[in-house]
Order: sequence, then structure tokens, then C-alpha cells
Amino acid sequence: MKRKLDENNEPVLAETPSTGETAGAATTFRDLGLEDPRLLQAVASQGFEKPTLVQSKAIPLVLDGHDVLAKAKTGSGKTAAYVLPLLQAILRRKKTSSESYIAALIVVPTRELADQVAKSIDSFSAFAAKEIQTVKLSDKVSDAVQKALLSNTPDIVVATPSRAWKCIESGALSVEKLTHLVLDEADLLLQYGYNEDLQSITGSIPKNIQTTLMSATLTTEVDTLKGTFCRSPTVLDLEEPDAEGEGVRQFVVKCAEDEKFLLTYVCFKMGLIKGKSIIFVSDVDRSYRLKLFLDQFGIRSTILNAELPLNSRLHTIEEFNRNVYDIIIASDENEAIGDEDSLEATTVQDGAGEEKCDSKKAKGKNTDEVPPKKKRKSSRRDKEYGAARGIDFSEVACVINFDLPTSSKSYTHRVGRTARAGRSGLALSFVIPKEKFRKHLPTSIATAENDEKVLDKIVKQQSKKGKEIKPYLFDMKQVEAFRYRMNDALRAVTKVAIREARTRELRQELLKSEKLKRHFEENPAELSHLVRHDGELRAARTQPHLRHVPDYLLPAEGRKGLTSQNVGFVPFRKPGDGKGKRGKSFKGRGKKFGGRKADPLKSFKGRPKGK
Ligand SMILES: Nc1ncnc2c1ncn2[C@@H]1O[C@H](COP(=O)(O)OP(=O)(O)OP(=O)(O)O)[C@@H](O)[C@H]1O
Repeated sequence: MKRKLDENNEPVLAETPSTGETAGAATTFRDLGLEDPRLLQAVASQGFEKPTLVQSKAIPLVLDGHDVLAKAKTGSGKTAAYVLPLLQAILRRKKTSSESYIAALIVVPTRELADQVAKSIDSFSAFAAKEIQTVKLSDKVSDAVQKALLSNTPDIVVATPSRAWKCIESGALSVEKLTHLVLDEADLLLQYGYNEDLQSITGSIPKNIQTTLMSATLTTEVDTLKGTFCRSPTVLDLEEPDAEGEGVRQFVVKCAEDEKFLLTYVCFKMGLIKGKSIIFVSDVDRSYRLKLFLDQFGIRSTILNAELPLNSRLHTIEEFNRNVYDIIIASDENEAIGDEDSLEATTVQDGAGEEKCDSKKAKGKNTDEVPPKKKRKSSRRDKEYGAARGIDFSEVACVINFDLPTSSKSYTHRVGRTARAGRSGLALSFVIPKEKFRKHLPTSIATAENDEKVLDKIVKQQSKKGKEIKPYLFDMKQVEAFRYRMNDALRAVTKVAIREARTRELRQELLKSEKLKRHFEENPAELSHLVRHDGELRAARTQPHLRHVPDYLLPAEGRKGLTSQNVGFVPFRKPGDGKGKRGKSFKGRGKKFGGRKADPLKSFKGRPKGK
């Protein structure tokens, strides 16, 4: 282990184990100082055999009372790295003291993440449930309800900075005796425009409390937060190489705007991408456009965006994680906020609502020649929404950047939704090259003009991590036969159809959200398939024939066995992995996945889905 000091004379532990060396190979959670049997039991019941690198480095330091700033890659287990020592500290204190007070405040950038962290705490404290009370302040509940929740003096509060500050300011959240503060996804907190709330929080919490900062990247924002909140923290800068066969395989396809639709259609209809996928698009309209397009081919998908009610969003994520849905189309419209390297950083952020945006930060950092573009005004948009960031979508085989993000940092966060916890995954990014860029493209993807510049940045950033993004030269001749159908389907997705679908979906989701809220209030422990979020939306015309792929459309070579690039399908679930309904139906088919033979892009033996 290298011990050095950073420019502020703070200890930095830079860890780069050699390839093959797994994190904390010789350690167990007990060896790290986690001694409470209830926590060890919870860890075991989650199937965690060994700590990950960030856990093995951070847990002993946090247990020892140090402030810690840990940078570790997405999906490397940062949540447990701060939750476990925090729970141990609270449980230890409770052995000798019956005094109850709010001991820890965990601050996260999005409501989705608040929900996830609270659930994670519940599962780690499952065997000490009577002793640990957690309150999450992300729901849109009335101030009175929040006050009532907080009046029970929970041990831990999880909140976005704005919620936390609102409750501190109103006196509902008492932080006088706080001993621990955690800033999770620290690199995103300032990007989301929370600096005023964070400043207010820092002025109201006791000095000298123990602080932990967790981040996927080390940025100037993280440095600012470190200076504000930490007392000479130990900085863990952890680079963990992927073990053999793990990690994300990254590919880029250069294509025109309409070819993005064509390739997505072919990939899913022909089963070239197997397993669960998240498709990122740049804004809400794009998500409906793509969904309406795919619906016509019988390819079911569900939508996540900032204007859907929180309950629906959380339910969608939960159901996706239980394998009820295979494809999420997520609009990532918050992605450019304040990103320093974003080619859209000049965008004027808008939207009414309670959350403030750091417009000073969002303005003018970038000297690139790209003119600022105004985003669609939407008062419904939730500034605390974030699908790309921090959410632990489980078993995502493939991330598709249908629209490339505008910064390499966003790329890291999006791609980090696959290949989590040592698994493997695939990232496929569509890039519109200059020569295929057309001025009449939808304004929402006008930034596509810069796709190649952004790609350069992404490639550089990934190569610093020793990762390669390979070009994927899709043989367009092989999919040419599908172009007519693609055009047919795309024509039916008119602006009016999108607007109607968007309004209808929102109305329905609001109703479902109410239903969900009532249901979960009455059955808090139940995770039921109460409502589905992947129902079909109506395009302008119904064209039932599009659902089927006649044989004459299959490429001639394909029927014999098309050879293709080295983009393979992504291993799906291991045999017997599936727990949910879908999981069961895949049982026994597991053996097929993983072998070379099963790679449809190598063999093109895949039959169209739905035939
Ligand atoms: N020691 C472990 N062994 C096995 N799985 C683990 C271990 N620690 C965490 N995991 C699993 O790894 C996944 C990712 O963990 P987590 O969400 O904490 O990652 P993260 O580093 O916070 O990612 P991000 O930066 O994207 O938020 C979770 O599904 C979690 O259950």
C-alpha cells in the first residue's frame, strides 16, 4: 500500500492491485473490524462473501473514527463501505447508552438514490431492526408527515440536501447531536445545484463530526466538498482492475439518426442483445418516440423520466430489478448539469420547482464554440431525478447510449449501470458522425453535432483507465431489408402521437402512483406487481404486421450463419439465478448463454422474437 500526502498534506492511499488480485483477497468482513454478529449475519445473508476493495480500505478507517474520502468505480460497493461501519458505531453506542438521537445524516443527490440507500440500510440492519430506525426524506409527503416521522427520533436520516436543509430549517430535523455525516455520490451533489443547501447544512451541524465522502470520480466539486466538510480526511483513490472476463466491453457504432432506430429494432427483435438493457436518450420526448417505435414491433419497454411521479419511478426500478421488465428507456436530461467537461455545460437550466440550480456553475465554464441551447421548459421536471447515477439496477446486461451524453463523466455514470459488483456487461453507444449529421434533427439532439468531440473525450478518459472503446462496424447491408419497416414505424410516431402518449402516460402514472402509495401504506412489506409500467402506447397508426419478421427479411447469409464483429451478446442470468417470474422461465436455458455458439452476432442463428 502506497501512503503519500496530497497537495493539502492529507494522506492519500492510492490502491491499484495488480490484475487478478481481488479486493481484500485475504480479508473477511470480520477481519475489517466489523464485529457485531447481527451485521455479519446480514452481510452473509446478502451473499457477500468478501469485502470489495473500497470496503476493505474504508471500513477500518471509518470504524477508527477517520474522515474518509473514497473514490472507487461505479458498482464497486461503496454503499456498504459507509453503511456497515456507521451501523456498527450506532449499535456499539446503544449497548451502553439508552439515549436516542439522530446520529447520522446521509446526503444523496437524487430521490431514487435516497430510496435505495434507505433500503440498503434496512437490509444491513435486518437482524438489529429494533435498534436501528431509519427515515428517508425523499418522498413527496406533507411537512406534517415528515415532522411526525422525525419526531420518532430515528438513528439515521437519508435525504437529498434540499430536503435535509428544509427539515433542519423548520426545526423538524434535529442535528444537534449528529455524529456522522455521509455525502454519497459526492461528485454529483454540487452538479445537481445543491451548493446553497450544503452550505446551510454545514453551518448547522456540530463541528468535528465524522464525515465520509463517496464518489465515482475525483473532481473539483469533490475537492470543494472535502474542504468544506472534512477534517484532514484520508483520501482513498482506488483503481480496481476488472478481473478476467469481467467489466464492461465498450463499443461505438457510427450511424445516422434514423439508423439508431433501425439498429435498436434489429438488435432487440433478432435477439442480438440478450438480458436486461437500459437505453439512455437525451430527453423525455425522445424516450416516448423510441418506446412508440419499439411498441409497434412488439418490443416491450418501460420509461423512466423526470416528470413521472416518484412512486412510479421507484416501482419501475424495483420491478426491473425483479426481472419483470427487460428494457428501460431512461431519459437522462439532468446529465449535463454543471459537468465541467460537458459540451452542453453552457445550457441554461430551467424549470420551476423547489429545487435550485447552480446557474453560475452551469454557465460559461466551457469555451467550446457550441452555442448555448435552451432546453424545453418543464415545470413538472423533477430536479432530484437521476436514472444514470448511483442506482443499483441489477443484472443489466447492456447499456445503450442511444443518444450520446455530452460529457465523459456522464458516460462513466451511465455505463456504470452494467457490470456491477464484478459482473460483465456491454455498452453500445451510437454516435452521429459529422457527415451524417443533418441540421433538421430534433433540437433535443442538436448536441449530436458534437458527438465525435464528446467521443474523443470519452475515449481518452477510458484509455486512462486502461479501457478500450472498440468501433463496431455493423454491416448495414445485412439490416437493409429492415429499413422499410423501420421507416414505416417511424412515420407513425408523429409529434402529436408523442405528445398524446406523454400526456396519457403521465396521467395514468399519476393514478397508478396514488394507487401504489395507498397500497404500500397498507402493505408496507409487500412488493407486489400491483401495476405494470410497460403497457403499449398508441402510435398514430396501428400496423400489426410489424410485429412479425417474415423469413424473406432475414439476411441470406444470416440464415446460414452470419459471421460478424466481435460484439457478442451479454451473458444473461446464470442457471438457477432467476428468482422472479421471468427468472424461472429462463431456468434451464441458462446453459445456452455464455458459450460462443449462443452468440447470435457470431452465428446469427437467433430467430426473431415473437415468432
Ligand atoms: N462485498 C460484496 N460482495 C458482493 N456484492 C457486493 C458486495 N458489496 C456490494 N455488492 C453489490 O454490488 C452492487 C453495487 O453496490 P453499490 O450500489 O454499493 O455500488 P456503488 O459503488 O455505490 O455504485 P455507484 O457508484 O454506481 O453508486 C450492489 O448490488 C451490491 O449489493
